[in-house]
Amino acid sequence: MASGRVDLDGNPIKPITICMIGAGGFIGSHLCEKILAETPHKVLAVDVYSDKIKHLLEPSGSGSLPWADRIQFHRLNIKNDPRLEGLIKMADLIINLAAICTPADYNTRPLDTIYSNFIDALPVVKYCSENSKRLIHFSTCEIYGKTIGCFLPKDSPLRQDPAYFVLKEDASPCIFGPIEKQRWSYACAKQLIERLIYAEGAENGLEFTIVRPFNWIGPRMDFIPGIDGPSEGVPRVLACFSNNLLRREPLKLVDGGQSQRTFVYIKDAIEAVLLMIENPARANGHIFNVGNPNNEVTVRQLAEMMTQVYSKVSAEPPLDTPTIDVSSKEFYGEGYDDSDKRIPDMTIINRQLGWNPKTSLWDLLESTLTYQHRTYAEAIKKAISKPAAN
Ligand SMILES: NC(=O)c1ccc[n+]([C@@H]2O[C@H](COP(=O)([O-])OP(=O)(O)OC[C@H]3O[C@@H](n4cnc5c(N)ncnc54)[C@H](O)[C@@H]3O)[C@@H](O)[C@H]2O)c1
Ligand SMILES: O=C(O)[C@H]1O[C@H](OP(=O)(O)OP(=O)(O)OC[C@H]2O[C@@H](n3ccc(=O)[nH]c3=O)[C@H](O)[C@@H]2O)[C@H](O)[C@@H](O)[C@@H]1O
Repeated sequence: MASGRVDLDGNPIKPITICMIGAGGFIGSHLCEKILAETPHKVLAVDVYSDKIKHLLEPSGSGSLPWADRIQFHRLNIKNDPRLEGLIKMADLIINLAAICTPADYNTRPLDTIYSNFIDALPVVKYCSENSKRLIHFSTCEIYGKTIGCFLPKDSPLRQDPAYFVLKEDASPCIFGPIEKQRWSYACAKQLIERLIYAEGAENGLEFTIVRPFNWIGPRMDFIPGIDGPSEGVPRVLACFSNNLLRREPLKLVDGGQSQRTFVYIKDAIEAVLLMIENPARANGHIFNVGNPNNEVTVRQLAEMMTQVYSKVSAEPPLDTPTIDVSSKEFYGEGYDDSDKRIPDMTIINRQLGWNPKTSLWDLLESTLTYQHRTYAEAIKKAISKPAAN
């Protein structure tokens, strides 16, 4: 099927076995889909959950899936399972996605956040280094923290100068708030594991690539509270706003929705990861920003655009009051803080892999909200009508 695949330098690509840890999550599910549909590679999928990749593991009707012999699911918790080392030994490449990565957890479950993002990743790095296995590790754009520009006076013209806000892998500092702002527990743990991986590369020759995703969004991201996740749970912004739209509730703008983000479509971002997988000579030893600098909005603008797009895909008029303001303390609790602005510099990924994002924010929201409406609208209607029926 995939015969004739060549890398960016024209060399044939050999089929490999990939141990993907966290394969059952949002990014993992899209990456598994892509690898199985478009490449000859095998996937050893490791996770505690498999719901998001069920369609890749079990045929919906009779007959078998075309990639049935190229994916195996291993249900295990990497915290405490001796099978992990064996799986790493069986693979040519290890991709580590496993993490707690929802901001609502960083200040309310800081210990779990630090353990998940640092301590639990340690054995993965160690086994890769000891067994000379290549590692692609998922870090985060949160590693940059706040921009230098946000510390300048509000009216300073330097705030408009990209040198004060564009985030560069090899030049920007990591600027976190004080320890009592436990929001930064995640970024700090991710930073330390990046430094450890980098040091393993420098001192012990570990072949690694570090990925810093900038707000990848799309279908299957997180959960809709009360439908496929806890009713009190707080997922990331795409799922929070989708949930509000599906339930015809105003979208909640934390601290006025002034923070800025750049959103990239998951399918664009997955193309970048596949280039890393298949071009080790160009990807090893590098840290890559993966985002879409052209898709910048404030959270308020995101809310307005999602409201418009959802009205189009659901054919329901928007609410008279589509948004409400809420304080971060009320929404996330004590210890929350925020990144002000996140624009990725794309020089390194462009130079090494020739990758560029393609999808506009409007288009990616249209396909994602079409999916959300199709997947959840009926279930939400039922959930809402239940108490009245009882
Ligand atoms: N989605 C984004 O835009 C984004 C942005 C920045 C960084 N990241 C990073 O990318 C990675 C994947 O993110 P995602 O959005 O797919 O998150 P996700 O929560 O959907 O996926 C993570 C998966 O890891 C699994 N996992 C967690 N701990 C585990 C353990 N101890 N043992 C086995 N499995 C475990 C979870 O069950 C989950 O399926 C994370 O490391 C995250 O920090 C994602
Ligand atoms: O996706 C990323 O690149 C990284 O950033 C995210 O952090 P953040 O962007 O702050 O998380 P979101 O939950 O997506 O929130 C985005 C913004 O929307 C705001 N928000 C969120 C939810 C909501 O209902 N209303 C609202 O105004 C938040 O306060 C924040 O300013 C998460 O930390 C990680 O998944 C990841 O590492």
